Amino acid sequence: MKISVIGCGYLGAVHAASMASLGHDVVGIDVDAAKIGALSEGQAPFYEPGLPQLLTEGIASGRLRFSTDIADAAGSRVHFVAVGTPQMKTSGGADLTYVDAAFTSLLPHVASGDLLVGKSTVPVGTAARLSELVEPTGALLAWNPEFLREGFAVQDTVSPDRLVYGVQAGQQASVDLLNEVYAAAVSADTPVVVTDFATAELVKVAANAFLATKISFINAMAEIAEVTGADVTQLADAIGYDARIGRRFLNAGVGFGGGCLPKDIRAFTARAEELGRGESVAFLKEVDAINLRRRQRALDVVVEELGGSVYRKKVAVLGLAFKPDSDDVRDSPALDVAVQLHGLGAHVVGTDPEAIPNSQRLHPQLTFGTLDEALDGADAVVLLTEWKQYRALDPSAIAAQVSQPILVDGRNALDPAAWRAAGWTYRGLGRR
Ligand SMILES: NC(=O)c1ccc[n+]([C@@H]2O[C@H](COP(=O)([O-])OP(=O)(O)OC[C@H]3O[C@@H](n4cnc5c(N)ncnc54)[C@H](O)[C@@H]3O)[C@@H](O)[C@H]2O)c1
Ligand SMILES: O=c1ccn([C@@H]2O[C@H](COP(=O)(O)OP(=O)(O)O[C@H]3O[C@H](CO)[C@@H](O)[C@H](O)[C@H]3O)[C@@H](O)[C@H]2O)c(=O)[nH]1
Repeated sequence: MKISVIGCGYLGAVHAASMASLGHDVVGIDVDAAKIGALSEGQAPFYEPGLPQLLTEGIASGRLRFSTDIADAAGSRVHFVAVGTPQMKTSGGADLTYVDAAFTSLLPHVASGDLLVGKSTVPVGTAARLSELVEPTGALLAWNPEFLREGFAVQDTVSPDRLVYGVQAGQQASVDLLNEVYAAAVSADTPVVVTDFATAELVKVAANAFLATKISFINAMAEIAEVTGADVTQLADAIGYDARIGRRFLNAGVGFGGGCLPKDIRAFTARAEELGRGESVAFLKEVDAINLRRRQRALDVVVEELGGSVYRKKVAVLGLAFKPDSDDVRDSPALDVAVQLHGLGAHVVGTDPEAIPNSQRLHPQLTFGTLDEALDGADAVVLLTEWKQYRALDPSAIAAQVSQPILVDGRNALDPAAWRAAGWTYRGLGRR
């Protein structure tokens, strides 16, 4: 099938390349000429495992191309809209400028019977509003929220754990087209939820709100563990054995960041308030507040271990991305803590396998370097993104490299006993 994907960022580029790998004929369109230039040459404009290979294969097969010209969407049967919906500074609500612009620019190029599919995460009510713009063209509209995780984006797209189709009542043609698009991605067991626009939009923000709540729940337990001497990791293991609770997303530490969870809970709160139902999700403000307190807590532990001041102390920050296997630093707890340490006068040397260029662009005032450059002579080492190479560090081997063997494990990802046995002062967050 001929498909266009409007917006080729973390979501859209992966979606376009994955659709081509499923056998479709795809054009990816973006207003960012540099991004389109890189993608056209088979280069991923961001780090995502598996994406470069899909791009190379797709372009070589002739099934994948990229363009800055929205007119190139003409002739596609299905048009995915995957542009950004960032947080508005003032209200915390989602900025729909890009979604509106994408639909406005696309509509003159669609034909009657085409299917327009919203992929972006939007406030409930957006699809219903847009459907009024789409209707005169004779095209169909569906909302098909995306649940991919960065770092696993390709796998999550070509093999989704569920699909959600928000369609207008009675529009079986939309369902049929989406089934055709995803035919090679699903198995007989893949759940497909066919529903209305509002439910589809809400499913997406509810899923992220639940995940954020789970993380803040365990981080709240970490706060209590800190004042009682309990161990939040053991606590998480013990409650996680209950299949009704489950162990996943119960890792306490510096909390959640990225381009989705933080902005989505704020946008959900703002939208619920607009709908006169602010109280229904008022707890999400607490989820947000707990999350942000953990960044401060990590900072406080470093300051405490360095005798009350980090001024002129060298601090090695291991990890800058919001999570491992990503170069994304949007609302990254790691980068935030690094910036705050710098603000307190520490000589911060940040390192990350992939996220240094993005970090440098946002915070040129910080110093970045290799792992060795960060560790050499450090007064404290702070782990903030649990890349596997940092989890595999040998505490004995690097003890001689640092000035003081102080380790603050902001992700509770290392083995305290092993580090202590090698002579380190180990501090986790809510962990003994
Ligand atoms: N990143 C994820 O893991 C993920 C997962 C699920 C859902 N989402 C949602 O998907 C949407 C996109 O997120 P992202 O992380 O890919 O953002 P992003 O900022 O990486 O990408 C957005 C892209 O849209 C482009 N764009 C903006 N206006 C345009 C227009 N009028 N026409 C064509 N292109 C345009 C931008 O240049 C940019 O490349 C958001 O709503 C996000 O919440 C993201
Ligand atoms: O136990 C945990 C699990 C995660 N995190 C943090 O939570 C954040 C988000 O992690 P994750 O959800 O894996 O990353 P994303 O790629 O942002 O994916 C989320 O956001 C996407 C965009 O909406 C959705 O599609 C995904 O389903 C949803 O998991 C990261 O900072 C993690 O470090 C924790 O602190 N503790």
